[in-house]
Amino acid sequence: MGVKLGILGLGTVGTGTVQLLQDVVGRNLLLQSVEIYRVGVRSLAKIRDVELPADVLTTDLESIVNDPAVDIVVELIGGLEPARSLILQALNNGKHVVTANKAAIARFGAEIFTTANEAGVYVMLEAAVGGGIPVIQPLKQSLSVNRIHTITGIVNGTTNYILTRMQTEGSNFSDVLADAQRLGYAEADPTADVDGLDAADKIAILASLGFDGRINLEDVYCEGIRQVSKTDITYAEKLGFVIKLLAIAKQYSPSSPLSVRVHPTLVPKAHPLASINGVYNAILVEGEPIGQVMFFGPGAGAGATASAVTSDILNLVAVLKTSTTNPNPLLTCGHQDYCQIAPITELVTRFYARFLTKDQPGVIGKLGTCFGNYGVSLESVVQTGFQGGLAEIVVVTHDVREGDFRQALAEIQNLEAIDSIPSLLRVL
Ligand SMILES: NC(=O)C1=CN([C@@H]2O[C@H](COP(=O)(O)OP(=O)(O)OC[C@H]3O[C@@H](n4cnc5c(N)ncnc54)[C@H](OP(=O)(O)O)[C@@H]3O)[C@@H](O)[C@H]2O)C=CC1
Ligand SMILES: N[C@@H](CC=O)C(=O)O
Ligand code: NA
Repeated sequence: MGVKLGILGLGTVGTGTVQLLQDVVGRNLLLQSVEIYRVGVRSLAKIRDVELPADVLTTDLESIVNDPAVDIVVELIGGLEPARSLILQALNNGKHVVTANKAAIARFGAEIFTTANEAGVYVMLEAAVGGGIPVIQPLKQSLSVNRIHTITGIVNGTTNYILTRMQTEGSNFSDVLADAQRLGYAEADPTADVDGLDAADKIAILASLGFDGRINLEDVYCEGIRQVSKTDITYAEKLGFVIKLLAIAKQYSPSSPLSVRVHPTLVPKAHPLASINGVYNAILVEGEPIGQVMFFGPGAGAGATASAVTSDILNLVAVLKTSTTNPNPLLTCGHQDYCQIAPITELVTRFYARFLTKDQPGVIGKLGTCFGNYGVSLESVVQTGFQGGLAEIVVVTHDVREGDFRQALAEIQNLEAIDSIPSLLRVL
């Protein structure tokens, strides 16, 4: 008996998924029993890159999630609504759901997974984090016997692509963003990528799986890459770092709250994440007893993401073909409690800061005194250039509590010799 798919969305990922499913020779044999039964889109007039019988396409997405013949709904429209309502309707109708929608899962995961568990169906989301990289199922299954203490990822392809080209070609931010949009990497509204919100959604999902609890998205500290300048990329390079947008979830000790955050970070060139370039993503998982495992691969794009979507479809086809009354706990998400998240002021990290100061004798000494007042010790202080008659001083600290560092900065900002502090970045 064939398994009937109702696919919602035929954009970058939807098209990639249909292409993969229309070309099954040499792939897992189970895919041969999958039928693309209905596909929901916004516009029937649009020219598509795939051929589908005319009666398969519809603009009535509700008719798909309510159609008793549909076994699996594949949600690839993105955004919050109507995606949330369509997913819930499909689940309430007893259909399994595959989604690539990290924005909806990070915000409505509790409601969506509770509905799925009550209906006895599954929500699969491998494409939602790391695009084509298998990371959701490994965290739920292969790594779940470990005590995870840190997940550090480059999880947004668009920003990694932009930062890489800014670093290697000295390219301009907006030109590179336009290329990322053209290549299908960026979200419909690319501010979600650029401002770190997409990465925040993804680390919330990974942290929930790695640390076995729900994550309140509002507790995730988030900074994007808009303030990363060519000047900082050049300084970072000279100091032995590259700048990456990192998403980090870390538990410093078994009983302490989690630190979950997204921010541009100076990564030492020798670190495994430093060499992840372009649209590639990587997720470094550290736990006990396994040690370090790194997942690497294409984090966005039609084919790569379609691979993840289709792997979820495949899992569900296997479930439908062997259906038992008891749900498989390695496929469900059953968390009930929320993880406790520490405020960013409690973070202990190294910092990079760039100051523009008046060219006066003793400025570095004054900076050092202010830092010393709050227990901030300095790893390096460099004064290399001048900008518009102002001296440029770059400081890298040793590990410091973020709250103490911010207090020192507030005092420094009031120094007569200080013009401005154009950059402040954390260092891995
Ligand atoms: N692009 C990527 O590399 C990746 C994307 N994702 C996620 O996958 C999902 C899809 O992304 P992507 O394919 O890039 O998005 P696109 O914008 O390329 O495609 C969206 C599709 O959904 C349809 N659609 C959107 N809203 C509606 C609506 N209200 N009613 C009917 N149809 C609608 C559009 O119809 P029409 O074609 O008629 O306009 C289009 O076919 C998102 O959740 C995204 O975050 C995840 C990993 C990687
Ligand atoms: N816009 C996202 C797409 C994949 O999730 C990205 O750039 O990573
Ligand atoms: Na993935």
